[in-house]
Amino acid sequence: MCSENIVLIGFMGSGKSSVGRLLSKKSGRYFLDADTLIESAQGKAISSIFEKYGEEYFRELEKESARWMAECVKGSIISTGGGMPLVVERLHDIGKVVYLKLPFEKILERISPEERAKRPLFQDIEKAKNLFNLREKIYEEQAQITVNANHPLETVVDEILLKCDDI
Ligand SMILES: Nc1ncnc2c1ncn2[C@@H]1O[C@H](COP(=O)(O)OP(=O)(O)O)[C@@H](O)[C@H]1O
Ligand SMILES: O=C(O)C1=C[C@@H](OP(=O)(O)O)[C@@H](O)[C@H](O)C1
Repeated sequence: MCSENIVLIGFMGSGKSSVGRLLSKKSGRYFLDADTLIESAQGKAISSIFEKYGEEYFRELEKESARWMAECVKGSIISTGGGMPLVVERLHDIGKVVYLKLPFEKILERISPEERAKRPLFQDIEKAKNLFNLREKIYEEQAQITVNANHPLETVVDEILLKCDDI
């Protein structure tokens, strides 16, 4: 089996965790969610980390998790937080970078109030839309493969499997 990781990037709600789980099942690789790694290491939910220590502190934890993954994780599916491509310059050091591209309007349809409550940077929709506009270019720059995430989960996963012919 190829040892390169698959690194899923994209805005909050684009489907990174859902796609990662199904891709893991279909490819027989393990799945790591960077947000969950941070939450378990800190013993706190992301929203509590933001509330208690602030965003800058969270970004440092993200950078640290990225360094660890680049050094220690092989052959896995990794889902990143939506802001990781901004603070980790070379995500390619971790693995093949796959961008889940979805228009903001579709993201809004997918994100329920409960999903929004878990995401400190999605409390205000106008601010989230501005973040989305600022970040799209960065996702494009970091991506080696872009997939249209505006399809059923199975289709998105099959497109990744097709485009990453080494998994
Ligand atoms: N392809 C899809 N079609 C429809 N709903 C989806 C799809 N992918 C994810 N979702 C739903 O969208 C929401 C956000 O997905 P999630 O995987 O948590 O996104 P992310 O990890 O990028 O923040 C969840 O409710 C999930 O069930
Ligand atoms: O876009 C962001 O800056 C963030 C996205 C979140 O992850 P998801 O993309 O999985 O929602 C999480 O890392 C944190 O709330 C910050």
